[in-house]
Amino acid sequence: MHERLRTHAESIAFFGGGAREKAMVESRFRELLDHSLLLLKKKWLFGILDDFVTKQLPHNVTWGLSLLYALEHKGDRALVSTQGELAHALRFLASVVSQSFLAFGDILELHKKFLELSGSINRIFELEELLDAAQSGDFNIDKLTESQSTSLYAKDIISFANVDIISPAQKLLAKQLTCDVVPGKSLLVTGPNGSGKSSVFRVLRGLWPIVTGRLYKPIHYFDEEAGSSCAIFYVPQRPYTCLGTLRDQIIYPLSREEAEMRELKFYGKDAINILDARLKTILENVRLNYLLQREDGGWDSNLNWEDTLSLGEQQRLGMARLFFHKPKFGILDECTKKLTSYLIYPQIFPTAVPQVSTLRNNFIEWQKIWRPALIPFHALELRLVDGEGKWELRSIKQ
Ligand SMILES: Nc1ncnc2c1ncn2[C@@H]1O[C@H](COP(=O)(O)OP(=O)(O)OP(=O)(O)O)[C@@H](O)[C@H]1O
Repeated sequence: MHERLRTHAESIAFFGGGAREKAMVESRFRELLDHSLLLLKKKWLFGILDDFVTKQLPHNVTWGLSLLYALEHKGDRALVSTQGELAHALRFLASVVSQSFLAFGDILELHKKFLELSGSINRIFELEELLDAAQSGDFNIDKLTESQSTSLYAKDIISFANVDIISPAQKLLAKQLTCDVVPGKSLLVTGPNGSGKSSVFRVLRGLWPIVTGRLYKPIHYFDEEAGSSCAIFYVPQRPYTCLGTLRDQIIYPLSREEAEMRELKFYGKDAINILDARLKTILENVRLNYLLQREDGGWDSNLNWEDTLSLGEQQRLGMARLFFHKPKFGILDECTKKLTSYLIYPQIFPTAVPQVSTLRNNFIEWQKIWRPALIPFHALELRLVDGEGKWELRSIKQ
């Protein structure tokens, strides 16, 4: 699970799925811990039995046999005592030699165990050191963000004011970027590969610190009418499917309980029954409703979705997530690239597009391939010219 997490770290960070992933990892870890405890208990019982059978029992049997022998030959004392003493002496010698070897073997075994244990302890110390370093690193970034630049709260706008977009390798991708995204005026970000489109997105999400300038964005949002409490929802370039059921894929990063609580808050006590019905409508909107019939178990089918679904299907799931969370601002990082339809918006999201205006949602779309079909859905184009800091902003005439 940690490896999977590392591979998808950026997508998870964009979705804000950290807490959900942590809960999933911890629940799996608890299962592993319970299993290990059971295994240890069984091993312990087996060890006692094993020790008794292999170490104690042979001695007891030998003693028993010697006793029987002595009892049977008690008449002929002189003969028996010589034979008996000889047998006793031989058995004693054999026992001393074998015990000495066994003890020596035990020392070697202990030494091996000690080496294994010290290796594990070393690794735990290394992990602790790394965690400490990572925490102090985070702290530095926080301080940098606080002192040198600011991400400020704004109610109805995403606004970059003279923000330098700089990569961790200190490459300036956009110099003093200044642009506003307001409700009803969607922004299309274009530019060649590597020009920094996703990086604008990383700065907006807070994954990269703002070194200069100011960024205004809504943080808290609650719209009872629209049934939404999500200010900005990011759909990253690389599709991400979490471990869990089909339902979990759409409500991610919420858990089922959290999604039901959310429905309860917005739609009253019948909400729990209508959660699946609402999810079904969303699945129909993104043309994935066949998954419900195809997979045994429907909403509760638990598959490895990353391997089962095509990339295009995974991107559609990303869009389904967006529709479920109904954010005030939707940020789509080329997440419709793999979709087959040319006129993707009207064909795939027939009900969603009108919602864009009624819910006052805004889609900021990052596109490297110029798609004329997307123009009608955007009011502004931000073009990152060369990935060297130059950018242009122009309005798109409908
Ligand atoms: N974590 C990182 N560390 C250092 N440099 C990075 C990092 N992530 C991206 N970059 C660099 O920043 C530049 C901009 O990357 P970005 O992902 O924003 O490009 P893009 O315009 O979205 O590209 P594409 O159209 O191919 O998706 C690239 O040169 C990339 O190599």
